[in-house]
Amino acid sequence: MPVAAIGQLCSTSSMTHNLSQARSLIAKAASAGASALFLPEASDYIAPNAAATISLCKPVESSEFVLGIQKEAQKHKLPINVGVHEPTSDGKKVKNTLLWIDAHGSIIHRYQKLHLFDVEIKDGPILKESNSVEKGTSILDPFSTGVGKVGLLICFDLRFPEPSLALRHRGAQIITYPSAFTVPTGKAHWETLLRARAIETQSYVIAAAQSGPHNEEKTRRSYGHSMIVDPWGKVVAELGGEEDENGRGLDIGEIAFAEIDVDLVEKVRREVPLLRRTDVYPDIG
Ligand SMILES: O=C(O)CNC(=O)[C@H](CS)NC(=O)CCC(=O)C(=O)O
Repeated sequence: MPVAAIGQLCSTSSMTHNLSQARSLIAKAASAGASALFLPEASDYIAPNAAATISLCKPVESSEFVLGIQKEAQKHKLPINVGVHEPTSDGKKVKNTLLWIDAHGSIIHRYQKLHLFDVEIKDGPILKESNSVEKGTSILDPFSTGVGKVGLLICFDLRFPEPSLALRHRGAQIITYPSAFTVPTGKAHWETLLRARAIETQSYVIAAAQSGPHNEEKTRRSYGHSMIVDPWGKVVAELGGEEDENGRGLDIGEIAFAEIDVDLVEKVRREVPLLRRTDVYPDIG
């Protein structure tokens, strides 16, 4: 059975640093025999504010980070799913993009995050992703990989069941949610949402996550807890999260694995058919 790997990291505003973290995760996944490695949202960098997010952004063709990942994918013959930023055509904002890089190191699929995280939580995070990010306008048809048919979504997209159901309807067996969840929302919702998406789409959910503080001032920190959930809703791979006694994110630089059993996907779908009553609720059909 093919094995999927998830890698946990803590991106800063240094692409060089982030590439070196990613390279070590790639080497670990390759030597463990994984058929694909899934890395978090915004693996290329996490900047302290919107202006820095925009100014750090490079087209993939000249991004030190993306070029470096492509080279490693080719070297290890390992397909890699990785979240990065790309400039918009007018250069005023960025796209929150998820790349599928194949075993030759070529970018063969790209998805642009649909839903942007604009929140103001009392005594919690205030984040306005739309200040720097342009929202996507479409989902990609699921595509075949060595681990199964993959449908791409990103982070905050997790809160919306509709695109995952659409991907399932179009044949996905695996749905990805590379993320940089905040700590309070992660504590409250992360595992529940991932398991819900897996159960209701009867698919594997693969969610690699950022972990720990992204800058020295600790103005941005992520929840961690990268996870793979099977189509029955069972957590089959998991890394730790939040911070250790030295204020470092947990399990940074670690990978976790799960076998991806597409027969289990078919079995769960056969045993518990989810026949939608779209005659009754066509607006969600
Ligand atoms: O800023 C970047 O460069 C990378 N992007 C992110 O970290 C994004 C937008 S701020 N984070 C989320 O969507 C968290 C969602 C979340 O935490 C929730 O839904 O509860």
